[in-house]
Amino acid sequence: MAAPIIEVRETEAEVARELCSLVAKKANQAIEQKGVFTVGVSGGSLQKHLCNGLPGETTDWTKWHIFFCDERVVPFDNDDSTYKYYRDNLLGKVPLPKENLVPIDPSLPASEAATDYISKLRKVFPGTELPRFDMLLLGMGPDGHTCSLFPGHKLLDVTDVIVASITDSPKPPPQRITLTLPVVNNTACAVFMSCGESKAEILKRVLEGSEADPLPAARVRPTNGELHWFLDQSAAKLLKS
Ligand SMILES: O=C1O[C@H](COP(=O)(O)O)[C@@H](O)[C@H](O)[C@H]1O
Repeated sequence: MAAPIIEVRETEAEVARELCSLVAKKANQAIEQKGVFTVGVSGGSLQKHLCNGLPGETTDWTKWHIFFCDERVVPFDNDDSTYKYYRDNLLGKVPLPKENLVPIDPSLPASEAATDYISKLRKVFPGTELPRFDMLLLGMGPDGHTCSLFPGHKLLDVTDVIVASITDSPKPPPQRITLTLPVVNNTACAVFMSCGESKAEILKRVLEGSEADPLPAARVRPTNGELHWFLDQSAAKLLKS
């Protein structure tokens, strides 16, 4: 398990530029090595930085397969839909084939949407092994949640499925699906972006704490991959170094 690589920049805009440049670098390496790039994206504050910054990078978009690390089970015309954001703000800007941005089926109940998403993932990750994403792009909420894995929630212990559903998310909307921790920790490269003063205290707990019951974001430790944290000065201000 590699130690986290922590990058601190003065402003959120600089953090976003660095992040997008790393994503493009990893994408191009994966495409060169095996012809495809598999990436999971998150919603929340991260989405606008990816959609603004990635179109400026040089890469072969036709080789990208973009999944959602988590998704809210709401219709595609609802502003809570993460798919809606990427569809409206990325698809038209880059030559990514529409079918390579893989949405959930929001017409299904959450548990069925999770099962359906597993079958969509299995088209790109066939077989029964844990999927190994080239990269997972993650956010962290002020409570330390990541994906839709919330502190103290039983979903943190799920190991028998690769995508799970939640119907009591403490952060609305309540119905969601999420990659489970074994999949998150099987990625070749997990990357968090966390900016702003509101994240400073939780970040200290996640990166420097030694809690018996670690917060969800602290449980992201790829077993055979890299872990990056991209922070701005405000978020990093309580860290020791
Ligand atoms: O609800 C969610 O929150 C997290 C964190 O969002 P942020 O706005 O605090 O950065 C996000 O990573 C996740 O995808 C989303 O569903």
